[in-house]
Amino acid sequence: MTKLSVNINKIATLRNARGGNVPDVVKVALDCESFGADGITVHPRPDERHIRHSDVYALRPLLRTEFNIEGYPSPEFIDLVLKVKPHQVTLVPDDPSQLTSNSGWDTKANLEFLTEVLDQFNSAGIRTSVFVAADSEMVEYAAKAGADRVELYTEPYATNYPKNPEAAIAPFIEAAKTARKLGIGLNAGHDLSLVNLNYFYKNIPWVDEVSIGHALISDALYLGLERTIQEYKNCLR
Ligand SMILES: CC(=O)[C@@H](O)[C@H](O)COP(=O)(O)O
Ligand SMILES: NCC(=O)COP(=O)(O)O
Repeated sequence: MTKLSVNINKIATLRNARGGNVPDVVKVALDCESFGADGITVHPRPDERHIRHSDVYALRPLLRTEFNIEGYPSPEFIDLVLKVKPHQVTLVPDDPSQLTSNSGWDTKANLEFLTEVLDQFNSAGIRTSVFVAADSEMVEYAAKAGADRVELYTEPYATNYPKNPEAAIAPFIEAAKTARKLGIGLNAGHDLSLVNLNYFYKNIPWVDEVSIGHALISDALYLGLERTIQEYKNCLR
């Protein structure tokens, strides 16, 4: 079964626009779980422009499904994750000023750094995932660094899918096969949507988890959150 982890960054963006607590990020996360989400993802960025450290602490004891925290492993991020102990941490190579994630790690060039960071999380019993492009060599070096899983950065797939689905998915199938051969888990995310998710799943049914935020929250404006989550779950069948 492929799990759907709902990324709630955009809920926090909306809340922060007015300074109060509307919408309530914790309530939305719990409702996502009630509506069928298998997990909740957050990506606390250094400027706290959406998810704040206080949100991460508030969510942890209340969530009933898998909690995934994504981010660049700065000392502050590492400290947060080790204190909160989510089910999974996903390392993303974003610099602080970045608008959104736009690449995976160069796991070969960063092998030593990633090995040291992953070791801390692995020792704390937190499942680890490393955000990588659909490139078998990057998957191999993520495994060498000690990652339990890789998360394939799917923005190029999402961009190319409307023009040529077969060509768009091809490098992802290769990278996914490499992960399977190495015996590590497989996640995927970024710009997955109701348009492109089912084709991704049908071609790579062994994907363990997809994390989806931007498109899912946008769809919820039209369909409502409950129906939207059900529609995304239907794409994973
Ligand atoms: C790693 C990844 O692809 C997502 O976390 C994505 O970057 C969402 O972050 P924003 O919501 O800040 O764009
Ligand atoms: N890891 C990807 C994620 O959490 C959500 O990315 P997006 O759906 O907001 O592009």
